[in-house]
Amino acid sequence: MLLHFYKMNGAGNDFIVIDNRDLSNNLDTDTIAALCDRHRGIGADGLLAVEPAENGADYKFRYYNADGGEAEMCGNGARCFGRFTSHLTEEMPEKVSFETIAGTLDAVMIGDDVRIAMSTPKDLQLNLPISIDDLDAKMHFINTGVPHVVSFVESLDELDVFNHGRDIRQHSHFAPAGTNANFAKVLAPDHIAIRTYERGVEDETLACGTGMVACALVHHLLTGAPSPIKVDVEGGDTLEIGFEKTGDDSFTNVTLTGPADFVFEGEIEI
Ligand SMILES: N[C@H](CCC[C@H](N)C(=O)O)C(=O)O
Repeated sequence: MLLHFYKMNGAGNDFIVIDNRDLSNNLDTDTIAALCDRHRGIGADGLLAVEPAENGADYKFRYYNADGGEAEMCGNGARCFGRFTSHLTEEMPEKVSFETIAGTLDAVMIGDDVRIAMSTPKDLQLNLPISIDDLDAKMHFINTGVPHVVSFVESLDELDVFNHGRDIRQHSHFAPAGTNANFAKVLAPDHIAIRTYERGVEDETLACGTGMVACALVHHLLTGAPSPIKVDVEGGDTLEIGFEKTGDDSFTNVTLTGPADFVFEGEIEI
């Protein structure tokens, strides 16, 4: 069977996108993992499928990590989805809504960028009671649609993101779901840089949207930095996180704004 797909990326976090509104593509875990394989398949950090909405939004958005497992949400993937909807309708919609496991979200096109309204962050825990070998930094936890650990460090360049990230991702404290692991450095009061080890990719990615949001919100909680906060990612882009406070450690109107680009379109035998 021939599968028609689009290849997109959001700040270097790359995705296979399929229009599954007719629900004709029932891809299993192994098939998704094979499609995401960078040597034997198309190659991507994940796959996103557009499906019919079930609860009144414009579409349903399903996200699968490179290992084929379904995740609750994907920030960069949601921005690519927003851009992709231009292919689904004649004109580029100003705003599009889509259902995810993490909730119903909106995407708004802003010139070359796409802004998504994130789900309400939850399960915040500063200063976790755990540590990992050779990482001299406090760890904090927040769920920004998917689980994230955030550690602020003095230098990102020399950091062993793969090994520290894997140790955190696999730590028993987060079992059985696991977590993504982010390392951040403060560049200025309203500007941080981050690197992310992603659950389900099991490696560092060039950008992680929900991870950027997690790092920006923890940065606010630790320093009082006001919205918006700029975030530099490993792939070289700078994205913007907006938010409003509704209490000591609760947020609303959390947004992620940045690039979302088509790369190519193709067909592959599955
Ligand atoms: N790997 C993540 C999902 C994708 C998140 C990331 N690609 C983003 O842009 O938010 C997880 O399993 O929680």
